[in-house]
Amino acid sequence: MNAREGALRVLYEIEVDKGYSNIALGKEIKRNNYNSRDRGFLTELVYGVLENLIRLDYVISQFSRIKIKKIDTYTLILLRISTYQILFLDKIPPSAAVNESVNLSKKYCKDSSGFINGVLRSMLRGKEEIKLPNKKKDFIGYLSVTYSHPKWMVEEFLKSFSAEFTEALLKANNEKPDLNVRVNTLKTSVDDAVLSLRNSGFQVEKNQFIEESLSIKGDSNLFELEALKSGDIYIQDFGSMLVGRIVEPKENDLVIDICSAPGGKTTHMAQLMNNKGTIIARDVYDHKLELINKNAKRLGVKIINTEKFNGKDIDKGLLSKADKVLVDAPCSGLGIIRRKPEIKYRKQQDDFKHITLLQLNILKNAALYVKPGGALVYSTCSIDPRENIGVAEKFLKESPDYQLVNLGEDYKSLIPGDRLAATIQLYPNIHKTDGFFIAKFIKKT
Ligand SMILES: C[S@@+](CC[C@H](N)C(=O)[O-])C[C@H]1O[C@@H](n2cnc3c(N)ncnc32)[C@H](O)[C@@H]1O
Repeated sequence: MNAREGALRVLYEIEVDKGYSNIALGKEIKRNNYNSRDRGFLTELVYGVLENLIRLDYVISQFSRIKIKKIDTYTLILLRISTYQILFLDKIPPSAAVNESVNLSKKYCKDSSGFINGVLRSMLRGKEEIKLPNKKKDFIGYLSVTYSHPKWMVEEFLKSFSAEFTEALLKANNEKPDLNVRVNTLKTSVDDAVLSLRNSGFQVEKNQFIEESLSIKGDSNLFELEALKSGDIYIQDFGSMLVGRIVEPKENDLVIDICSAPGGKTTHMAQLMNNKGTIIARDVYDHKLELINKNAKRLGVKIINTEKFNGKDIDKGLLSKADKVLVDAPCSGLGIIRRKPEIKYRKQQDDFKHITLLQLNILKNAALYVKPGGALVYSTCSIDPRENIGVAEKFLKESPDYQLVNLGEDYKSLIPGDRLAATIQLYPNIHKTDGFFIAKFIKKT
């Protein structure tokens, strides 16, 4: 299987079956034995096309006599793959970028070969004349096309952030994220994990704020890595680890994780508890609970009880019982666009009303399980203030028995950047992490 054909199949799955990029790509890499160069090129093509989709379609439409919406899926994806190479990959000879798509079209959409060839050849001839929307006259159109975010999303960001911040954010959303792993200290030490990763060909950097967090670089196949298979490490972003650290679970605590699958934060908390105490890990989907069990087994975590339970319901048996409760709420995911660029094209402007109501509902129910003096943590992987500070403020207003913890003050040794705020908001353009929001509340005694 060559990388371009692999990219076509992965992008087709994402487009038609609404698959997630990381899962579809992981499956393709596992199924076919790519060498390290092809694996790198396949990944580059898949993420490059997804990150730049609006811009690619904008350019294709300038050379196609057929409207984008009318082009069949395989044909359009082949055009996008070639256009990405022509516009963004200097090292690929333009003739290869065109010919490979024309060849693949003979297998996947044979009536389109002439059309693909024609569009791409005229693109090669007219490439220098391609113009983006004018930044001064049409700022929103310019941002939308240049950084491939839908217009409504750009408009929403501009309501919350300055023009300069918004542009930096959109740009950062298209950058390659660092690969971060958590060292599972239930199985190994940080130093041993660093050594083992270096021996496997990775460059490793320790994180100055959270000791179990490592940032790694390299072209070895991570999925084949022994340390990952054996549970010595777990792939997790710094922002996500910060949540577990701020919950601050202790040995023998009873912790309830209301929205816990696939268990990144649950298993981190178990590690912080030295595998002593109990974590009730809930979610609404059976198949997702299975992922938590699998992860816990691999990581050697023994204190997690998974339960299917809807956070919209109230469990009378647990009222005021828990030392710590975590609500890592379902959210728009606008903070993890770097990892899942398809999120940009799947969200709708009117999703936010429904999602913020759900978040508040789950948070208020979760608050009932905390014992006096116990802690409630609310987190999202979003940068939208409505889902974050908006929900936290509404919760506080309606919950006089809770007070907000000043995270900037109490956890400053863990937090990069500006530490003044009571709640934490991480941004990809500022902190070079996923966009995460964290608020912590204490139940008054
Ligand atoms: C952000 S993810 C959680 C990630 C997880 N905490 C981790 O660190 O691996 C949100 C989870 O909430 C779950 N969820 C969605 N609606 C829910 C509800 N009404 N009650 C409980 N869980 C829900 C989703 O299935 C999803 O697994």
